[in-house]
Amino acid sequence: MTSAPTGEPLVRLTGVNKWFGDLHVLQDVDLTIDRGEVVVVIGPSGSGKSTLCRTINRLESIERGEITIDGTPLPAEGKELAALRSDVGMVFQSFNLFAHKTILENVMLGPVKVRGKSKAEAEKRARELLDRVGVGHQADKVPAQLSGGQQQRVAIARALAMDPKVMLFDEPTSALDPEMINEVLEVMVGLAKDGMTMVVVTHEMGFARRAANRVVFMDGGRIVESSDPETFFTSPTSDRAKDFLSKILNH
Ligand SMILES: Nc1ncnc2c1ncn2[C@@H]1O[C@H](COP(=O)(O)OP(=O)(O)OP(=O)(O)O)[C@@H](O)[C@H]1O
Repeated sequence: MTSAPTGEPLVRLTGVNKWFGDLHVLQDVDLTIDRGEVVVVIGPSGSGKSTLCRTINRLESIERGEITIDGTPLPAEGKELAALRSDVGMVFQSFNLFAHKTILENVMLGPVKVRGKSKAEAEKRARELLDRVGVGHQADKVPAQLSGGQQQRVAIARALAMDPKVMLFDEPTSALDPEMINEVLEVMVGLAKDGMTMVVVTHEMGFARRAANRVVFMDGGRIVESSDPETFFTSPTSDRAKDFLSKILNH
């Protein structure tokens, strides 16, 4: 278990609805994430987990409902959105690093361009973060020279360099070879222990047990259960969650 959340709401989704054409992919989603809380989102394929994660920084728009971060509603577009978005760090399955820039440049870019930090300040912080995620010695390489696990750790450092209020992880280990999964999860567990507010979409149930304050189970675009990991894994209440767990835990 990680450090205790504060009980102060940081991210709040109220009555969120989203459609892709006729597909009602998020249905009346209400979710409050407290400062310092680690929420792991699990559920069957296509249940809307990624979409939920992506709506939190408006990578996906919503048709109905409201999302606030630190009490401020997420605007639909423009400079205000860019500012709010930089408070939300996002780590994707596919790393999304700039291929022709060095690791160090990848991590410095956002703080210099978006946060207006000096290059010296950004470099100092970038080096600290790269050391923290265990790739400081690779700073002058380009992404293709690193393993997938190392690239994902750089992606985490890059997001942290923006000093986000909350970090979103959308299946951060799904594209990795099995032997690299743990090195990324360890970095995430460390962040959780340090009190970072995190929303993590993952199929890694071990991470959920170790690091989550709360597990949110989605099915068919709805939040079906929301409880602490111990309760969720030992006594899920819905048939859908029981069915899901029996399938994945038998593998
Ligand atoms: N850009 C899009 N356009 C149309 N449909 C989409 C789009 N993105 C997702 N969908 C559909 O919305 C539904 C929910 O997708 P989402 O990726 O959020 O599910 P998920 O729970 O994260 O699934 P998985 O575990 O497979 O990643 C799926 O049926 C998916 O095919």
